[in-house]
Amino acid sequence: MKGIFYGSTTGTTGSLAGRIAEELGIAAADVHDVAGAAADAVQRYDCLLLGSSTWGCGELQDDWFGFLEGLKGQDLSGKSVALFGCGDSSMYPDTFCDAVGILREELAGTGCRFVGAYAPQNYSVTDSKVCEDGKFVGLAIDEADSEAVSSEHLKQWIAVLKEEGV
Ligand SMILES: Cc1cc2nc3c(=O)[nH]c(=O)nc-3n(C[C@H](O)[C@H](O)[C@H](O)COP(=O)(O)O)c2cc1C
Repeated sequence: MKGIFYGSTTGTTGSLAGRIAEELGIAAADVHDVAGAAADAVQRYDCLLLGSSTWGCGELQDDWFGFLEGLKGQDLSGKSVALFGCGDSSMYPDTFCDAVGILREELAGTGCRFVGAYAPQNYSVTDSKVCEDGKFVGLAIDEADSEAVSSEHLKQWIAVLKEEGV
């Protein structure tokens, strides 16, 4: 069973969470805003899709700070974790979607299995924390992109998840 947990200040990552839920057939009841969720709610799921936009200069979205502390205390062994987020590569090229990479780093000790790393086309970003070994560690949607381009990225990422058994 899959659950989505996201943090979003102006609604962009919230909308993306809804689109991901649609693509993967996840019910609205399994899409959680971390602002109002308890960390142990993740134990209902064997696959977690975690989303954060990036704020400040390469920081997690505000609501993630408290939720992440709780999440790090959970045993996530045996669970698959896919990461996603929204950012702005034209204004913040060096910290583009850093929050996605921060979640990856912070959850490394929880025993989970990360899925959904992919090599997006048409991105010149290389320095951000979302980049690792020539790939993005999760879906990174650029608010400067057109709807068509972001839909293409979403489709590519969903295909990778499906190949990985999500
Ligand atoms: C003050 C400010 C700081 C930001 N910092 C970053 C950043 O470091 N990296 C990035 O990729 N985007 C950054 N952004 C862009 C937001 O991540 C982007 O607007 C995102 O779509 C917001 O998503 P949300 O509505 O789900 O919170 C910043 C935006 C603002 C207004």
